[in-house]
Amino acid sequence: MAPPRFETGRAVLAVVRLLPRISRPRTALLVTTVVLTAALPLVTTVSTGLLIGTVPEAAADGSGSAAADRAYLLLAVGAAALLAARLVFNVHRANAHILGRELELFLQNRLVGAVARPIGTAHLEDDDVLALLRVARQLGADFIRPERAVQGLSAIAPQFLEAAGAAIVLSFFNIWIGLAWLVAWPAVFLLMQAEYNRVGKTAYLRSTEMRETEYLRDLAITAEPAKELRVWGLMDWILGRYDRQWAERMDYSDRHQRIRVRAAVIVIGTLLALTTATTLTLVNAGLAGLVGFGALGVYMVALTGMFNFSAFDDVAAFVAFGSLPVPAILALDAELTPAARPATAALPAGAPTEAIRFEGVGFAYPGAERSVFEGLDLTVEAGTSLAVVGHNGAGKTSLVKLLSGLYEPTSGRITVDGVDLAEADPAVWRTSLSALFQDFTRYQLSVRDNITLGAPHLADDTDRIWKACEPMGIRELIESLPDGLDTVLSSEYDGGTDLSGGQWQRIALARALFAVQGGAKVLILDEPAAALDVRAEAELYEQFLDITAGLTTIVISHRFSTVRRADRIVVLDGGLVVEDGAHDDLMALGGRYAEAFTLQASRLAR
Ligand SMILES: Nc1ncnc2c1ncn2[C@@H]1O[C@H](COP(=O)(O)OP(=O)(O)OP(=O)(O)O)[C@@H](O)[C@H]1O
Repeated sequence: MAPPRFETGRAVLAVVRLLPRISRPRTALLVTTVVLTAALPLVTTVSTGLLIGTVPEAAADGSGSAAADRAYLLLAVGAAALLAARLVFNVHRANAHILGRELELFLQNRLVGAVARPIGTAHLEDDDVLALLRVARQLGADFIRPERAVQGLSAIAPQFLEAAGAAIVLSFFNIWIGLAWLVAWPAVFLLMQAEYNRVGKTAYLRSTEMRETEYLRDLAITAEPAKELRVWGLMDWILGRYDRQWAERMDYSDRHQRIRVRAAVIVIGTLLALTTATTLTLVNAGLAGLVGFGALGVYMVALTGMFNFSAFDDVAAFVAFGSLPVPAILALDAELTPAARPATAALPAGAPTEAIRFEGVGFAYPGAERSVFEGLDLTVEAGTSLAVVGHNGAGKTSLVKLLSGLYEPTSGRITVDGVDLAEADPAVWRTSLSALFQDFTRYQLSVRDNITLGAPHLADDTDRIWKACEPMGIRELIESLPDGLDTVLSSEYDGGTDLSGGQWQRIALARALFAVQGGAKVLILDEPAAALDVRAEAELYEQFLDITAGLTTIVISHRFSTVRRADRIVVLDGGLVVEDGAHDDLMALGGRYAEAFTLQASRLAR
């Protein structure tokens, strides 16, 4: 994707335009303090200049003279403006700080809200979305802080106004010199912002590679991979590769992550030329008697004040860096809209009470050339247990992803009690579902959270938590933990602990059961207990079938001792159901199921 034109300007403008949306009063206060912060030093500058011009006359006329009174008045005005500037500056800085922090919170919420908005997860595989996410994800990292962009802008804006004021003062001396300064500063600022933008982007575009390097370091100092690294003697390999990658990245940074000489020459050259021209013209005019002593003082102070503005320091750099992710976040917010279809059909209460039907369902993953399903027909009777089997890649997980609404069929439809899921409210359907996938999440949260995330509205109901734990055989385990249900499941926390693979699975299964207590009517288990031994898995599934009697359950498993207990079993192959029936029927059929079952059973027997 080519970068949009005037990318830097757009990013900074996006920050500025967001401010009134965050808080109108704070933005109004910021604008006021910007003007005051700029104007008050100017008042001091002008009164000081005039004071210098008045002093010889006041000294000659003596105290009590009109010139002396004027000198005292100018002194008082200058001092008052100086004091006021100090006070205003503090208010200005504190306000900018709060506004910046609120902007960052606003952007974080927008980002998370935008990514969570689409019904499924297909957008997380979309190249354009991923490109924006790569930029947006930098939000808050290191120097990519919009908060600092606001602080930078609030520091730069009064300086710029001050410089503009000084340029206007100089234009009374020479209109062209005044105009030249008025144009030069914004031009220099924009040029430098474009440079900082490029440097910042170079840094974050390389951040993926930097993450790789850091990942290598983390491998060496993290507990999880410690076993393999030691057993295979990989420490030296890791360190060697880390050193090499680090040197490459630093070499790249040295070459690309700095201001280009051309830009520096243009900026320094312009400012040097302009300063020299202004000074020489002023000196010549002074020597020729064209400008009075006092006016000369004012112009010289104005010229000095011009350099209170700087377009090339850390503050200016942070404006560019901090603004970088803002357009990407706003673009994600605009692009990631929920599927633009309102729910046109309502699922009956307690659905499914009749059946879930896949009717001629076709499906391909976004961007994938091959379809997973082409015309899949399958009926799951409500209140029964179904097991789905098939070789690796047959489409078992894809089937449950479609049923969970994580993806939508590319053709055909899925109905629940006759209602097309594409027409129903996805949020309502999701409350009827409890699904546990093979790559379930191990939340580094308390045991209580890990279980109640299945139905967060029941999080305080400890009795129900135990009810979900007991069939999974984990009550004793949890009670033996340092803080019981409140123990954090991560050894990275004080008093926290990690669990074995099988224990984690039991916790995840308890979460699925807890969702059933929260009202889920369909329970989907995708290889729910692969980390358990065969007997434990079969026993667990048996328990599940008892507890979930009357609900619709769909289980995917490669273990036939588990599968055989389901009311009905379907064998998937090539995106189609190739065998369908109860265990005894399929064994009698003598097809693939019977063959695979017999093979597994004979192995187990051996
Ligand atoms: N996110 C994805 N993007 C593209 N293709 C995918 C994606 N997920 C799965 N596939 C492909 O879809 C096909 C079906 O995968 P699926 O995960 O449904 O198989 P499965 O039967 O559950 O396999 P397993 O028994 O190994 O878990 C496979 O060819 C797989 O490579």
